[in-house]
Order: sequence, then structure tokens, then C-alpha cells
Amino acid sequence: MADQLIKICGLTTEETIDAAVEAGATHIGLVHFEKSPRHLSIADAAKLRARIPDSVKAVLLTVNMEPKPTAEALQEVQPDVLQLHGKETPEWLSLIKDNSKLEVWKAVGIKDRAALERAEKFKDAAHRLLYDAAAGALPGGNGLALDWRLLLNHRHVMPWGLAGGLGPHNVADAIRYTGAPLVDASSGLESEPGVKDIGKIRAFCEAALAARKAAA
Ligand SMILES: O=C(O)c1ccccc1NCC(=O)[C@H](O)[C@H](O)COP(=O)(O)O
Repeated sequence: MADQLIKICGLTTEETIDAAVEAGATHIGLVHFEKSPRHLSIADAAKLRARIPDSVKAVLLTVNMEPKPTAEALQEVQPDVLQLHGKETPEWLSLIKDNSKLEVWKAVGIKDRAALERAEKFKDAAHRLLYDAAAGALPGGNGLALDWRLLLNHRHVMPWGLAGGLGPHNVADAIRYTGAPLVDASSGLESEPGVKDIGKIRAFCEAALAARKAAA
């Protein structure tokens, strides 16, 4: 049985990165988006990236960033994964994917089955789709859940993950209900916007790992 992949997104301190790694996170998301309460400058993202061990993948998250600053950010941060969370096109993702060693993810807001079908246009352009709730005040990180029923009996054409409103209280249900191979959480693991809670990070990882083990 494949391991449960767990992305803890929007970490901004060494302490919470260490806690997420210790709790079993497989991916750590660093957000570079100025309107986000989890925003990191590229310099700070690079510093925190250095704290992430080789056993855990560093995910740099950007939104509609232009090519030149994207290239500069990748050079400085050296992430394992680039997660694009805006209106980026399949052509842009393909260009990055075909000209780098990066794993490229596209986050897509899912409000109905049509949105799921449209997401298939990234099939050959991205390594993984991250299904999230439709954009709210921010493109992501809103603590809003998508309707998991939309994923029932869906024919996934590529690796995928589930995000949106996940936390210790519902991640086991999400895995049982959708079979999500990767789960991703941000605001549900915070004591206030942008401030991660180590107890919630631990509880989230514990619940996700237990649910996957039970499904085996
Ligand atoms: O986390 C943010 O602040 C953010 C801002 C702008 C674009 C994307 C953002 N987060 C992306 C993620 O991968 C989040 O983990 C995902 O949207 C789920 O967030 P949440 O519903 O808060 O768990």
C-alpha cells in the first residue's frame, strides 16, 4: 500500500517546520504570495527551505508569478516542488516541467464536476493536481472545503491531492471518503491566521496516518 502523503502548508518558522517533519509530514509548503498571512519573502523562504531535510519535499507556492521572478525564486529557494495556485496555463507549466528537474503541481478550485473535467487539461503539463475549494478571499488557504462527493467514482487521470478546509477533525473522513493519496492543510492547523499550532499539526498527521493504515 502506498504511503499517505501529507503536505503541511504555510509554515513560517523553524520550530513549526521541525514539528511537521517530526510528525510525519512528507511535504512542507512555503507560500510566496504577499496577500497571504503566511507570505514569505524569497529570502526567508530560502532560509526556511534549508531547515527541511532531504526526506521531506519542500514545496514553493506561488500565484500568477511572472517568468523572470519565478526563475529567480527557484534559483534562490531550490524547492523540490513548485505549486502554482493561480491562473497559470498548461503551456507555462509544461515549459517549467520540461526545462527543470522540478516536480510541478497545479492547484485547481473545484466547485462542480465540470471544473474536475477542465482540470484534465493539465494532464501532460503537471506532475500532480491539487484539488482545492474554489478561490475565496485568497486563491487558496481559505479554510473552505470542496464537496468531496464530486470526487466519488471520479476517474483520476494523473496523481492528485486533496486540499481545502482540512484539519485534525476531518482528515480521516476525507481519506476514507475520497481515498486521497495526498492531503494538504493550512488554516485548519492554525491558532490564528498565519500562526501554525504544533498540536494541530501533530494531530493532523497522526489522524491522516491512522486513516491510511486502517484502509490497508
Ligand atoms: O495558504 C495560503 O495562504 C495561500 C495563499 C494563496 C494561494 C494559496 C495558498 N495556500 C495553498 C495551499 O496549498 C493550501 O494548503 C490550500 O489552499 C488549503 O488551504 P486551507 O483550506 O487553509 O487548509
